[in-house]
Amino acid sequence: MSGGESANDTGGVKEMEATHDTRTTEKGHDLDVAAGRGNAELARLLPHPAADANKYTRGHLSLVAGSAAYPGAACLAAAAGERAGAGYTEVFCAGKSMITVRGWRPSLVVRDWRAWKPAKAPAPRPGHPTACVIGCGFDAAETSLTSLLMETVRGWEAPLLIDGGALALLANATGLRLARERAAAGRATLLTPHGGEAARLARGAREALEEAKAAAARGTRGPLEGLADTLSAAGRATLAEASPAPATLARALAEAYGAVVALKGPVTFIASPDGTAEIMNRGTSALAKAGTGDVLAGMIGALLAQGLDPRDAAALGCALHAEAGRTAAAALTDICVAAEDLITYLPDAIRAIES
Ligand SMILES: NC(=O)C1=CN([C@@H]2O[C@H](COP(=O)(O)OP(=O)(O)OC[C@H]3O[C@@H](n4cnc5c(N)ncnc54)[C@H](OP(=O)(O)O)[C@@H]3O)[C@@H](O)[C@H]2O)[C@@H](O)CC1
Ligand SMILES: Nc1ncnc2c1ncn2[C@@H]1O[C@H](COP(=O)(O)OP(=O)(O)O)[C@@H](O)[C@H]1O
Repeated sequence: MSGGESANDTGGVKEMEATHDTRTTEKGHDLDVAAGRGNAELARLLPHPAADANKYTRGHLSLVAGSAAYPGAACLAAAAGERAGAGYTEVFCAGKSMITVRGWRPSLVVRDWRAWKPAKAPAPRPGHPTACVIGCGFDAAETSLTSLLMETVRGWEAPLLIDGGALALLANATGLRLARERAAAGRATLLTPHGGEAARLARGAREALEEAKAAAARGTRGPLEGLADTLSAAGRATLAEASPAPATLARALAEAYGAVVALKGPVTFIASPDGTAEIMNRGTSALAKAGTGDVLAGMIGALLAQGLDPRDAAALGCALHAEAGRTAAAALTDICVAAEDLITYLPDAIRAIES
C-alpha cells in the first residue's frame, strides 16, 4: 500500500483512508465504509506502453455490443476502450449498426457479430493480453442474443466483462451455472450492473437456488446440485431480501456468480468472490446521463485487455471514469456533461491520478 493510506478489513469491506480528497463517507446499512484506493496506488496500475510495444502487445479488446436499437452504446464503449489504451479495438455488432460504428471512428475494426466465435479465438498468449466486453447496447428483448452471450460465457478463455442488456440475459439459472463454471475453470469474469441490473441478477440467483432446491427435493442430481451449500448464509439472506444495501448486494452477487462485481451508482462498490469489497466514491451526479455506463465498460475492458487483474481494472477504471466526470463538470458544468465528454476528459483524469 502506498504512503498515506491505511487499510483494514471490516466485514470484508476494505476500509481505506486515502490521501486524495475523499469528499464523502458512505454509511452502508450494515457497515461504515470510507474512500477507495488512493492516487499513488492507482497510478502504479496505469498501463503506459513499453518502448518496444506494438498494437498487439498493448492489448486486444473485443467488444460484442451495439444492437440495431442501440448502436451508440457500441460507439461509446469502443471509443472509451481505445482512449484507455487498448492497442487493437475490434467491435462485433449488429449488421445494421456497422455503418454507424465505422463512421463514428475509423480506427475501430468493425465486424458483423455473426462473425464472433468466442470458442475459436486463439488461446491467450503471454505478452499478448486480450479481453472481451459483451452487452453494451444489447436489447434484452432480443432473445436471439442469449445464445451469443451464453456461447461467450462458455467458450471465451480470457477475461470477460458483462454489461448492459447482457446482464438481463445472464440473470437466470443457466447464466449463473455457466458463470460459476467459468470461475471454477479459473477464467475471470467482471459484471458491471447498475441498481436495476443488479436486482435482476439477484432474481436470477434466487431462481437458480430454487431450481437447485427443487431438484434436491426430487432426489435428482443436476448441474446446480449443492449450490445452496456453497453460498454463505449471509449471501443467501442478501439474495432473498427485497432491497438489500448495495455493498452487501455486490458481495452476494460476486459470491453467487463467481465474478468481480462493480455495482454502479452514486457510490460504486467493487466486490470479489472471495468476500472482499472496496468502495469508489469519487463520482459526481454529472455522470447521471445515458451512455456513461457504456463508457465505463469500455474503459475497464481496455484495462483488462492490457493485462490488469479484474479487481484492479475495476478500481482504476471506475476512478478514472469518475475523475473524468469531475474534470468535465468543472469545464462544462454539471448540467452539460454528456457521455462523450468523459472520453475527451480521460487524459485529464489520468494526469490527476498521476499528479
Ligand atoms: N446511446 C445508447 O445506445 C445507449 C444504450 N444503452 C443501452 O441500453 C440498454 C438498456 O439499458 P438501460 O440501463 O437503459 O435500461 P434497463 O437495463 O432496462 O435499466 C433501466 C431500469 O432499471 C431500473 N434501475 C434501477 N436502478 C437503476 C440505476 N441505478 N440506474 C439505472 N436504472 C436503474 C430503472 O428503474 P426505475 O428507475 O425506472 O424505477 C429502469 O426500469 C443497455 O444495453 C445499455 O447498454 C444505455 O446505456 C443508454 C445509452
Ligand atoms: N448521482 C451519481 N453520482 C455519481 N455517479 C453516478 C451517479 N449516477 C450515475 N453515476 C455513474 O454513472 C454511470 C451510469 O451507468 P449506467 O447506469 O450503466 O448508464 P448507461 O446504461 O446509460 O450507460 C455509472 O458509472 C454510475 O456509477
